[in-house]
Amino acid sequence: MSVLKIEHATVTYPDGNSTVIALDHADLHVSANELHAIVGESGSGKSTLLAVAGLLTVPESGSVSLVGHELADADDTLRTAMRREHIGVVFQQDNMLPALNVRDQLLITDHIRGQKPRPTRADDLLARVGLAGQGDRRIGRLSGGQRQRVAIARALMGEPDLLLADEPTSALDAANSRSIIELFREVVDETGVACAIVTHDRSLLDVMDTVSEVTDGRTRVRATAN
Ligand SMILES: Nc1ncnc2c1ncn2[C@@H]1O[C@H](COP(=O)(O)OP(=O)(O)OP(=O)(O)O)[C@@H](O)[C@H]1O
Repeated sequence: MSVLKIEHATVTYPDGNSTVIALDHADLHVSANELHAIVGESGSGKSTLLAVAGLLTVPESGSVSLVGHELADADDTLRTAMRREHIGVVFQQDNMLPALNVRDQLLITDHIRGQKPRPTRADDLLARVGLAGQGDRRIGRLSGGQRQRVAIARALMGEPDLLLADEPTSALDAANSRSIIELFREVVDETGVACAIVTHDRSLLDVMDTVSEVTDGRTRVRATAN
């Protein structure tokens, strides 16, 4: 069953006197245990598709369902609640808070959810992403690759059903990019999370289960990467 099912989603933006069609009846299905790449030229609609998946942008037409809940007509409150409960996000820039140490970057998500902080879970996740024993370090001392590992651990704090990532390797060299994508692969295989990653790096597609190509706001699925 699809964790995320976007069907026929259309999103337009006003552009002076005309309208830009960012998504044109786009589809995206992502199942549990699936690592799904979203690729396409600059301006093709990838980020808009991810914003629809993350319940940040509401399509003008089409449907969006997450873990079986149809959300096309959901209000802001329900979308925010669904996002907090079910979705983890890894951004292009890692969005870390410079004043906090590595562990606190994860614990802040507990605060945001109104939960008691879970330092043991945070440390376990840090160990899982290859940062065992580094919870007390200042975030600014970490390399770009290490910071993205923290961002992945942070996105997993809430045990999401859906993990979304927008160009998570764009600031990394080739070796670090591959090891980050391989970490996503391991996380998907171990936790069963459904994961969609926007990437422009086609050399990483061999790690993916499915590739959706976005062209002028339309999507086309390649069943497997190779
Ligand atoms: N807020 C906005 N206002 C107006 N037009 C927008 C807005 N956001 C996106 N667009 C337009 O919608 C289209 C799709 O943009 P989108 O950012 O989704 O593409 P993308 O594939 O993610 O591009 P890139 O790879 O360069 O990040 C583009 O033509 C873009 O200019």
